[in-house]
Amino acid sequence: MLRVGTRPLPSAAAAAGRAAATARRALGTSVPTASGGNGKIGSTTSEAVEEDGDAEEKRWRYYRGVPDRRQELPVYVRDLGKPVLLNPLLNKGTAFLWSERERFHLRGLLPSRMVTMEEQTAKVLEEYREGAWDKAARDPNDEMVQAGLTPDNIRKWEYLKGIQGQNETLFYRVLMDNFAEMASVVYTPTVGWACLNFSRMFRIARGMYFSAKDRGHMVSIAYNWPSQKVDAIVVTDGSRILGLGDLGMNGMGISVGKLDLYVAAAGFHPARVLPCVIDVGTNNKELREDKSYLGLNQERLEGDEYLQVVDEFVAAAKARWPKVLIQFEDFRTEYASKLLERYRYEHLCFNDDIQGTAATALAGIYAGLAATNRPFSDIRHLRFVVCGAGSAGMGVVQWLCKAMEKHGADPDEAAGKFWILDADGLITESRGNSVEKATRRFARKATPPAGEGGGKGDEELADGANVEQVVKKVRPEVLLGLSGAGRIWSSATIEALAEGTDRPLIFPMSNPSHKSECSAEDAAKYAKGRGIFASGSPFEDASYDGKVLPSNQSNNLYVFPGLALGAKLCQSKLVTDGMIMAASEALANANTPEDLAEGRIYPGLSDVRSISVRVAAAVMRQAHAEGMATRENAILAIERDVNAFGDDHDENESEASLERYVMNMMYFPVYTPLAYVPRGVLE
Ligand SMILES: NC(=O)C1=CN([C@@H]2O[C@H](COP(=O)(O)OP(=O)(O)OC[C@H]3O[C@@H](n4cnc5c(N)ncnc54)[C@H](O)[C@@H]3O)[C@@H](O)[C@H]2O)C=CC1
Ligand SMILES: CC(=O)C(=O)O
Ligand SMILES: [Mg+2]
Repeated sequence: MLRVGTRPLPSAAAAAGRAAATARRALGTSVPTASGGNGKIGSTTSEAVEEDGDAEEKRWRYYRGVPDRRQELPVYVRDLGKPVLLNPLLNKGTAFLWSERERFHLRGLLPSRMVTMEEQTAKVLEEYREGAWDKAARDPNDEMVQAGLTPDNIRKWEYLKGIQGQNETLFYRVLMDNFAEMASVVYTPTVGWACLNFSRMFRIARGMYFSAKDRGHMVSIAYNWPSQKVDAIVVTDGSRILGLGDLGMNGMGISVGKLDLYVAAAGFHPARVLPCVIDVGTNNKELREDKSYLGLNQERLEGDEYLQVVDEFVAAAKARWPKVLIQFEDFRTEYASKLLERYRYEHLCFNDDIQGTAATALAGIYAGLAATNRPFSDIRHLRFVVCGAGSAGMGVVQWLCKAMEKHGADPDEAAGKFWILDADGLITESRGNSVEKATRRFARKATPPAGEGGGKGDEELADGANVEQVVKKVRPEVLLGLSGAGRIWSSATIEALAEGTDRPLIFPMSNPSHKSECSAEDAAKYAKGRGIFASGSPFEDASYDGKVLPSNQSNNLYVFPGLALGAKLCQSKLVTDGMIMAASEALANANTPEDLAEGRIYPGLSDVRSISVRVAAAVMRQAHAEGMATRENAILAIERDVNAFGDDHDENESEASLERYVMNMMYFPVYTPLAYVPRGVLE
């Protein structure tokens, strides 16, 4: 509630008029800086202000441009936390002083950098006059524009986000009902754009911002979040956002985007999901030098110091919401697996890029086999060339191996089916310990370099051979891209692939669109219409010889919403490999024979919730089978389902089915009646 101060309103109004006049006079003139010297208004750095309470006090006056103490009457505020930010008359956004953030329980609700009103004004004017943040979208030479991102996508993104800021029920209803159309706007590729420009277009704070400056305070900061019930958190440290690299605090955009899908695609309640970013600095120098960047202006913390910050974040989240599920998103490879191993046996969590992507890729390969009338067990006979040995690439490779082993391959036989390339080309044993331990298992035998492509004999490829050389030599059935390197598959590479096999599986999975290893059109053209194509970001269907060739989307969006929902509904203790395998298989089985015959290996997104329902139900059954499920109602539903239907879960519309239970538990965006409850009642 807003209370105007003790003075009678007329004199306050007069004071405001004087203040404005003073501010106008002061603009552009030299005034003493906080440190006592002379400088322009707003020249005081945020850091100095945070360190020095006296400087803060002075600057408070300068940036209002009001040297007269009479103008400093406070506005009396009865609210704390989020309601303060949501009140347009009170909100100062990122200009809230550090001490105000403390007093009003705002820590964690805003990015860590504090800016002056003059800086805010300058940003507003820049956007107003030049539309700086979408200027590149009008630049025909921009990579993202060339890959299909248009000012129209951005307009749509802004429009939808505007609705989300005002009316979440409406936003999620529209998104849910039009998911196939809008996924590319709230999610990849447009969300990549939104992350690149996150600070520049920052308006209304969503989610929580934990920074290295919050060390020692994270638990109390977690209590600044207004909701006592949070079912799921998506957290990033912004270190590898899609294929766009280190975007620091701007990575918050991906946590928001992923959780939009939790609600629209899996029926999580919007009030019970929490996007988070852990800001430990950024190694992106360009970003640090960008005056609009709102994250910590320092290099990333590393090693133990970094791990301690993440530990503290996880501990804080668990302290406030003990049963919360945490999805780790877009952590760079160096720490992604390390963090997963650190937490996965203690907390309900998963890493989307490693586990969600792996489950999605395996489902696509299984469905690709089904599309060519082969059983899933044939996976053990396929050969894979994989570009990208990061957390996503290696997560997929290890998962495919696991599936091969499940179908009878021994571990060495399975590992022998992979040729993995990183930025330096084919990985062979000659790399020694310079590659990660998990990757070494897949290193090919080392041969001395000899001419194009390497030496002789069975292992004819030299270390560093390029993808074209490897494909020509290996003749794989599957080409996977998780490199984030853009169009690295040449026409010759795709032609060679298609010469070696009837229906090559072509999976350029890197995001966003301009980072895809090839386009749908090129895949269709150079594989002469015989390939099955699945990319990380959406492409229009292609055509060859008058025939439509479906562009599938192989993106973890098919798995993470349902996996999280299943784990959460049965309140699983952990997310196990078995549960992720169940998600893969449920997704692979979600295609109709007609779709498969046309080369559609992932189900259409128009009814995305039905996909999440299947995935969630499969995850719950598996969680129960492993003794992981703990929520009694869910366990009863699982047992009722198993007793009624055994292993036959297909097309199960019965009231007794687990799918029906899952569906009934989902949030559905409709307007519900509101009841006024006076303070003190029901508290
Ligand atoms: N479709 C999906 O659902 C998902 C896609 N991804 C995408 O996967 C990509 C990689 O993610 P991370 O593994 O986390 O990144 P990362 O940066 O850790 O790994 C990239 C890997 O690609 C290698 N690489 C770079 N240039 C290459 C080239 N020209 N040829 C072969 N390899 C090359 C690097 O050496 C490194 O091993 C990103 O673009 C990301 O958007 C990630 C998760 C899910
Ligand atoms: C899709 C996704 O999670 C990624 O590209 O990182
Ligand atoms: Mg990701």
